[in-house]
Amino acid sequence: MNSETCVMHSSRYVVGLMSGTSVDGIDAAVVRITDEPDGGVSAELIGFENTPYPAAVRQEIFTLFDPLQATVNKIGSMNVLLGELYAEAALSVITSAGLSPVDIAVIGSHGQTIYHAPESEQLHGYDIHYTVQIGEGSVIAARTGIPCVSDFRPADMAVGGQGAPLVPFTEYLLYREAHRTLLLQNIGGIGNMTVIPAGCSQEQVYAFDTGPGNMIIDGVVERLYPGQLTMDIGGAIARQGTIHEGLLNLLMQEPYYSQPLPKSTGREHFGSSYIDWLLDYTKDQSIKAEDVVATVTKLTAWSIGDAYRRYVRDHHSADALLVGGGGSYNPVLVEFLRQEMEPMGVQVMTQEEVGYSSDAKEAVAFALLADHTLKRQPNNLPNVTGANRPIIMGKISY
Ligand SMILES: Nc1ncnc2c1ncn2[C@@H]1O[C@H](COP(=O)(O)OP(=O)(O)OP(=O)(O)O)[C@@H](O)[C@H]1O
Ligand SMILES: CC(=O)N[C@H]1[C@@H]2OC[C@@H](O2)[C@@H](O)[C@@H]1O[C@H](C)C(=O)O
Repeated sequence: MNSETCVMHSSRYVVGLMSGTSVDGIDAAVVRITDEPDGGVSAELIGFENTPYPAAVRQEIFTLFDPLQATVNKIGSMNVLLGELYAEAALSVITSAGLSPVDIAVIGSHGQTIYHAPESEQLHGYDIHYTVQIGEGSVIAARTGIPCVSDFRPADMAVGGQGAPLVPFTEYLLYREAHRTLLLQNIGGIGNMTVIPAGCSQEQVYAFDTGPGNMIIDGVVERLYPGQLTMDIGGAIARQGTIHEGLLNLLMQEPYYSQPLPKSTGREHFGSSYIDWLLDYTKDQSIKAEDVVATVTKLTAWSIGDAYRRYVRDHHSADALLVGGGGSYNPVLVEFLRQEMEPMGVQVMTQEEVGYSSDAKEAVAFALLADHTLKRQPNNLPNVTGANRPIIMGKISY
């Protein structure tokens, strides 16, 4: 192989598509992935677009979170519709990056989670764990002409894992440092933390869902300001409120926070029934809307500090916590997080403050995961998901 072919083979463009638990839309990233001499890879963000779901589609996705409404025909048709929307998002970001589909080696698509059941259920004598992400990979491949890797999580579950979180594998590749222990905190719908000890090996990384990210904040805001708001933009409501200690103490009793690792959670836990229960209580106690929003914002920051104290601090004293995900755009939440972490000696910074894009991070992760799938390299972290072995995740549609 001459040196020119060598260079060509060491670098490729990959598209990553992510739709998170907030159901806000489709994040699409074009990434140049380069093999590094030390056997690792680097990733450069070439293009990024966020396409909000059309309001009616978003509403229909929410109906699929309720098992009684999620009939098989609705799931089947939404699976194909989302495949179409993901293909359009991929083609759009490729064009805006100045590339064409033939330049792209593979698309990695997370899909839309509609159900996540990592705990074991017994069915006809078998141990069943399952998770459902929709957005048909075959449709994405057919519309774009690019191979698509989709449906990553079931492979990890098939070997005993929780099928989540998957992003930590890529955080190890991209963020590890020789001398600093880093916490990477994503605040999406759900909050999740990755611990990357200074100079660690892949086996020493661990991660887990800390609990709700923006899910409770969004949930109460949507109900308290119907038709007006779906999120507390810039933390404007929380800023006007006062923390209600009684409510905060009650919410802190939620058993998920003290559940042992590995653990992951979702809308099944902190979704609409949880919001119903919470708002019934605040109504009974006549707690003002802005105080409810301030209190659940504080709870979210507390749950992250609590997770650090409970599962991390005794093993690894962290130097910094890098916050990503939509929650990093809520300055009140970030300020509460600083109040939690900085007295413990952990500096809090956003992904933007360290030169990365918060918005693109998970889409970049699915580009890297798909790249590993095509290379037939394992891409789960058993330590993180609880799987009993490394496995190659993802289903390939050519
Ligand atoms: N300007 C803003 N002000 C306040 N909150 C914001 C702002 N922008 C985004 N958010 C919050 O971030 C959420 C979206 O976050 P993100 O896109 O990271 O979630 P996700 O990827 O869907 O979730 P997950 O990572 O759990 O799958 C919104 O629902 C909102 O709560
Ligand atoms: C089942 C599912 O979609 N889980 C999400 C969710 O959103 C955040 C957290 O809960 C994490 O476990 C996961 O997503 C990210 C992308 C992950 O797997 O790392």
